[in-house]
Amino acid sequence: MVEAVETMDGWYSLHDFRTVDWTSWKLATEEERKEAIESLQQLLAAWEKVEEENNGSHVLYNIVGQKADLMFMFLRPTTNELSEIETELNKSKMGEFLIPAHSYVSVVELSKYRPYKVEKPEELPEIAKRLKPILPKWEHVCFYPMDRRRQGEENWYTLEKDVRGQLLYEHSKTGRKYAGKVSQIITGSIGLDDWEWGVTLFAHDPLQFKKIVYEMRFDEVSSKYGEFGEFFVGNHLPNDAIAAYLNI
Ligand code: VOV
Repeated sequence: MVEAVETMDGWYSLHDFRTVDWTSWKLATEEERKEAIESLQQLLAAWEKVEEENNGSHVLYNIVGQKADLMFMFLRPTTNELSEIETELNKSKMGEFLIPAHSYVSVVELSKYRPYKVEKPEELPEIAKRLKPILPKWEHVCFYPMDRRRQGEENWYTLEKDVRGQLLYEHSKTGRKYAGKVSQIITGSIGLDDWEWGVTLFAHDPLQFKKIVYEMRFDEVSSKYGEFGEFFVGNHLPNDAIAAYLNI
């Protein structure tokens, strides 16, 4: 019988995409705009405290193209905390100028395809750190959801576990060539959102997204068994650049 692989699951993840309501923003008074920027800075300061205490992590990117203007990615131990963050942002003064564009709910995931010598590998410090990661603040981000195909002969879910493990091992060899250039967080979303996995990549040079995704298209695990959703690409928006970004 084909066996599911056991997964190790870490922090829950929310990718929260917003579009700035530029018309309302331009019509607002300078006072209102100042208040809105301050409200966002206050939220960011509170989220930073959470990150410093290792209770979660977040990043903010400016999306290129018209799919959205901003992408927040939040990691928290519970979905309740993610929902609270979302509501907090909506209730803030800045929230009055942010239109929800898209969102994605998932959980940081590592699988146990390779055998571990210990019974609870999730408790090993190096694994725990990957399940509850502090998100890199690299210059660029790329997010997209994906599925494993289940169509005719190309059905990931009818492959034996060791075959899937071998294909993912081949995949990891391609991935490792990009060490230092691309950092990945894989989040599982079966039962949580519309696709099966979320892929969040960080890079110093956005061209590396094209290079890795293209090269991986030739790995069997992607060429035969990968289905992909919408891509979002963004540039890092550090706190001290927010006011300039919103300045009109
Ligand atoms: C940036 C480099 C990189 C590296 C080193 C890497 C390594 C690894 C390893 C070792 C493993 C398996 C064990 C685990 O950790 O779960 C995975 C797993 C996974 N990957 Fe990966 N991946 C990378 C990068 C990387 C990319 C760019 C993509 C998108 C694929 C593409 O075609 O667009 C991806 C996808 C995935 C997925 C969806 C899974 C889960 C699949 C499942 O069926 O369970 N991944 N990945």
